[in-house]
Amino acid sequence: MEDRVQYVYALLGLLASFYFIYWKADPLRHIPAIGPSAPILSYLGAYKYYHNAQEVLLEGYNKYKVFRVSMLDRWVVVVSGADMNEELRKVPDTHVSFVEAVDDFTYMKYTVAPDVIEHPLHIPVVRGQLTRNLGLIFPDVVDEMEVAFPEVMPMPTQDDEWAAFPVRDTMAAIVSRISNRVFVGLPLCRDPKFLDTLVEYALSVAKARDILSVVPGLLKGIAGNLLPWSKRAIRHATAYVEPMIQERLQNMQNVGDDDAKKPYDYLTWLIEETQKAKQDPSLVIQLILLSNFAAIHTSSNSITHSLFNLAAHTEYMQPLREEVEAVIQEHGWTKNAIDKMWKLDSFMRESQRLGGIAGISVMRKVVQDITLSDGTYLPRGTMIVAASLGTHTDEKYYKNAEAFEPFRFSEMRMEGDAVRKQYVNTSKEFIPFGHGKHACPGRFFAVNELKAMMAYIVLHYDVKLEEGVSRPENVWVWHDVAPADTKVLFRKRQSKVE
Ligand code: HEM
Repeated sequence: MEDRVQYVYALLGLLASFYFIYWKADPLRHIPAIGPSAPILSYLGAYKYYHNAQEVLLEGYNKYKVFRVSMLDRWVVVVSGADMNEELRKVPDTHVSFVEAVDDFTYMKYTVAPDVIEHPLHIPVVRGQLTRNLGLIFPDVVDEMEVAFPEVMPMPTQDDEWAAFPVRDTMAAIVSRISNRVFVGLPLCRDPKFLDTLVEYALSVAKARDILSVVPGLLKGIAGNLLPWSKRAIRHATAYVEPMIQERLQNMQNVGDDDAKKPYDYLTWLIEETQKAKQDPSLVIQLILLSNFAAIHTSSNSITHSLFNLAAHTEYMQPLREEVEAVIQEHGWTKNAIDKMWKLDSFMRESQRLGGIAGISVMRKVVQDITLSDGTYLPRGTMIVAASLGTHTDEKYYKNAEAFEPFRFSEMRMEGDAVRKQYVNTSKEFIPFGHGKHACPGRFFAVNELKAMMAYIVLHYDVKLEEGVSRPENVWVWHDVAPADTKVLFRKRQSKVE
């Protein structure tokens, strides 16, 4: 009996030693952790980060220049403040990788599509042709918007009657229509089954990612291959998009080098990009899905923040209407007109500053050891991000930082800072679209589309929150931020600008 007790003590001693050695060997031990840092106990930190990332990130931001937070399968190192954001931006791609960071966070091969990590050919198309041709595609954006709004948000027959719409999903439906008018064109952009496939797909990525994050490393590949959703989405999308690709290829062959006769749209640009990269044209289907994944929820969540702010502060409706109406009267529904809406631009940039899509940004994975300017050593494999929430609510960079001041940026622009304070512009103090070489290339398209949508809303509807409801709190899951699925009341616009 005594022997047995001694064996148990010896075993416990051994386990404690292993535990201690494992802990001491943690290559990130020198970086302060928010929450417990010991092995196993760090899951308590992960639990808190899952439910309360906002508090965890702000605690770290206020205490440290560099800190770490725990997720289920990794530590994430976070840097605080504009100068550190700038430092992170400058680390070259030889030492940090954006694509590997996204892959590590989302397990793209299994959750999004199998070949896009190796061949992210939508990026040059979004950065190049799409952005260069925003003026050219704008009439399509406007046309789709004018059809989609009345269809997705039918108004009561009685003109002064209000109707309640769940803004987040309603905006997702409209953004989906408009974006796909550009991505795949008519009539597919209005096909409810195709649009359903896209919505299901976007939701499934988050679900699949959460499942894989709790599967141990070596089994991730097996579990990933068993997940049905991305395969199903590719199968469904293939049925719609494959015939279009074939038709385009045939058409391209028929017209040969005569550029004037070639269709000039997103699908054609993607096909050309896959041809240049000597990839099979079927890759285009994955790239269409990925483009949707990058565009829809980021954009619809962003406009929802703006709409909540407008419904909670209806006093700003009048100045916005005055601006939009005057600009449209002078320039019509053109990209040029959208660029001239400074107040609206500022309103939406301010909504993005306080809302956004995540409490972190500029995510990178270290692929070659680096040492930050404060001496923090980050070995290969470390995940590093910038603290966007902390930066965006820091009094050092924004006076009255917690307050929603919709025209703070347009006022700065009037005082001479005309370019840097546009919605679309990133800086070390404004990182909702990331910053630097990998800053969102789709932001020019997104801002154009979202401003057009807000301008349309301002001109056509009155909005308000339901009785007794205040501006809904954002919903946090890990560091991801989404607006709540609260309803907002809309009615046909009653008053004209005096
Ligand atoms: C308001 C809407 C949007 C927001 C807030 C947003 C945000 C972001 C962020 C934070 C990043 C990562 C940047 C970094 O870590 O440095 C990113 C990357 C990216 N976004 Fe967006 N995005 C939006 C809309 C779009 C749209 C509409 C498209 C496509 C048309 C798009 C395509 C991309 C792509 C392709 C990347 C990867 C860039 C790269 O690998 O270099 N995004 N976006």
